[in-house]
Amino acid sequence: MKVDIGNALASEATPGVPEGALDRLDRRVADAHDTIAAGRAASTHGYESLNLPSTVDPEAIRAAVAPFDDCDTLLNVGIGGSALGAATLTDALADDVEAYYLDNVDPEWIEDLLSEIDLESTAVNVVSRSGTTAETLANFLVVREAMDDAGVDWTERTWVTTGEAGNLRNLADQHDLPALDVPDGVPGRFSALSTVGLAAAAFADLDIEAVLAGAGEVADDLSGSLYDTPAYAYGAITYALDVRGAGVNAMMPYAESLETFAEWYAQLSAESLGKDGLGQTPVRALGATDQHSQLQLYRAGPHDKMVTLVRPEERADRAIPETDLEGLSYLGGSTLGDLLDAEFEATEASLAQADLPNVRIEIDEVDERGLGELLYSMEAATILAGELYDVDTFVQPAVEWGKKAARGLLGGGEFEEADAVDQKTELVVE
Ligand SMILES: O=P(O)(O)OC[C@H]1O[C@H](O)[C@H](O)[C@@H](O)[C@@H]1O
Repeated sequence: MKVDIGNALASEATPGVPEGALDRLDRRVADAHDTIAAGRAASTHGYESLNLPSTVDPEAIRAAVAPFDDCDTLLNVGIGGSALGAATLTDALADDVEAYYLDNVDPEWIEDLLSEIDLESTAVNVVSRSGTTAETLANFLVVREAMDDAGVDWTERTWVTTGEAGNLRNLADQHDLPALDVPDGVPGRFSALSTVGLAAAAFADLDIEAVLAGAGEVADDLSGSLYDTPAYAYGAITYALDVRGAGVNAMMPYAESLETFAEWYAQLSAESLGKDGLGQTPVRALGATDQHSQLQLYRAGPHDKMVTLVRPEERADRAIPETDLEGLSYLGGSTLGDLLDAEFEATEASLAQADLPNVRIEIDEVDERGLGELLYSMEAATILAGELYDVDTFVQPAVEWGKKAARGLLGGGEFEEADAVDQKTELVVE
């Protein structure tokens, strides 16, 4: 993976990072790298995520999904980190199976989905690190009932992916369901390269060893300088731009297959770094589509943002047919890939010309190796940024607050957070 931060320098952009400041920041990167390396060596919570390429057992994952190889549809029942990593992989690469991610409890959507798919040929992966997430457990109860109603034995069609203890673990034990362990020390949003992300990928026949190999190459190359480590260059530049006023980071892959990646990155960044009044606001965008909607704001709006442009260097292509239509002949003879690349470079130049900081990330290809490399790099970048901000990257107390409030409202226990709902100030206009 290559990261080009040239358009984020103060000579090119406002806000931008002076080269001298980057050199000084590099000394902090060296210290942060030492902290990260020590955390990995001691398998400390969170840092352990960066050890996954060598600790995860792909064989065990394959064995767990093997009983479901007569199914062509997957319902992944999980939310947040228990959905987005797997969805990034299967949305990008799965050809032969349909994978649906039940990561919301919108009843109309769930109802429609369950009535549309053939439950006879569907496997269900219930994923929850904690085993207590209300949305996931509620959705699973609904899926289970739908399977019963369709005359399908759900115990034959379900595996769970969860921590050592909790409701979901009990359920697996009670019904003798295959169960994959969520590894210790790996927070949900850092679990894409564990059983949590890879089981769906294995079900979809993706080469999970190649995903891990791509990630492992980055892991082996992490060094104490941002100038040698693309992942750290990205983490450091997002931090350095943020503290200079680029509080928004628009993640804009130029590949339809990477649309979910931007969603995954949004959780990774927001939950990891959004604390103590700090953190960038991640925005999800897609090239070239959003050139025709959001780009106006990026280029001509306030200089409170950076744009991250991501693309594969190689992709399958399709020729644009020749045409004698007046004004369109310039398109004939080139390809959709050429057009997309031209749009990528034009957007990059247009942002640079307007002094809006932007960063280019390139992977070789959107394949298993490339995705392993990209996901791991973004995790390392985020952990590095957490060190630079000096926040606790691996907790999410603000999210937990809302979870408790919702549970309290549903009668799931006494939570003082639920009382805040009654204290809402109203100023209703009808
Ligand atoms: O895997 P689970 O325990 O069900 O958690 C699912 C999600 O729940 C919360 O919203 C956390 O903030 C997320 O980080 C987590 O990914």
